[in-house]
Amino acid sequence: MSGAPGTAPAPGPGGGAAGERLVVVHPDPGVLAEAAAARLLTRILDVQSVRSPVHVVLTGGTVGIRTLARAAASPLVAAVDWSGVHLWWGDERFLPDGDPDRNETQAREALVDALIAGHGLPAENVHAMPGPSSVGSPEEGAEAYAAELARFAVDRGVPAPAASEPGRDAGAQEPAGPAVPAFDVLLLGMGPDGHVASLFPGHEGLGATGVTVGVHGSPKPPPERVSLTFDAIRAAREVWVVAAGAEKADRAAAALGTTTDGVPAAVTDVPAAGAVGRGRTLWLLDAAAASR
Ligand SMILES: O=C(O)[C@H](O)[C@@H](O)[C@H](O)[C@H](O)COP(=O)(O)O
Repeated sequence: MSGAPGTAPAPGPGGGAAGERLVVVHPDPGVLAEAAAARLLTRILDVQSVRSPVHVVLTGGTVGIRTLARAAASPLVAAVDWSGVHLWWGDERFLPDGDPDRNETQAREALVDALIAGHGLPAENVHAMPGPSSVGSPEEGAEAYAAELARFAVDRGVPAPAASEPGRDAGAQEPAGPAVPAFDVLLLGMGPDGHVASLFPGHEGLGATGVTVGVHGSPKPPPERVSLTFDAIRAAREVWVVAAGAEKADRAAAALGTTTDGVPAAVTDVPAAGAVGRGRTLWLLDAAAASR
């Protein structure tokens, strides 16, 4: 898997087709973060040439935060019209506002505060997941975040026929897509166990319905978290998984590979296998994470 980028059809939800999957390998974590930052800023610029606003989902974790720090140092940061960008999170550790272990706090320090102070990012475009400073439980946090996401949901799939249409029961509901914005880029780190966001292998959050879930008993501290669900993640136009280090190699290979029967890895075992974008899924790895 190391060397030149490779493409493969991405396994879609339930085995159906999704956008292409591209694997890019960089020599080390520093280059990976630098390149992911350049890619992120370029993607925002590209999207801004065709539509506005742009919705970006940030991730916690070492590589994710390092990527944001590299973005802050890039000259391209000044080229983006940040007034037309909304920032979201894929997951959050259920800790008080300002706690240094919150993904939000780390992202603000690495990039977001500088964008607000010096590059015109409106503070109200930063959609942090609620914690114990404002809600009583991860479930309440998840519910509040789902409501915030719904305010910006524009792509609900096929519009429902009028209630007066022949053969249609008045008041009947048409199935709609997940009530989330059409995320232009959704960044995810991956844990050594294959988790993405706060969706852990074998954990109950994996099967959650709706767009957000309150998580208890997370194997990665802290135990309480709020996370997007797979339905919300898979609504993204592009999903980018960023991972570095030899300890990620086994799960990266499992998520990207198939069994001897050609069946994609089970999401319950390797949640990262279920992180698929509608248009494209990009795996950005360093050589160590790609070594298997
Ligand atoms: O809150 C978190 O911890 C995350 O958002 C989590 O999903 C993280 O991205 C991965 O665990 C990878 O983290 P590392 O890059 O530090 O291994």
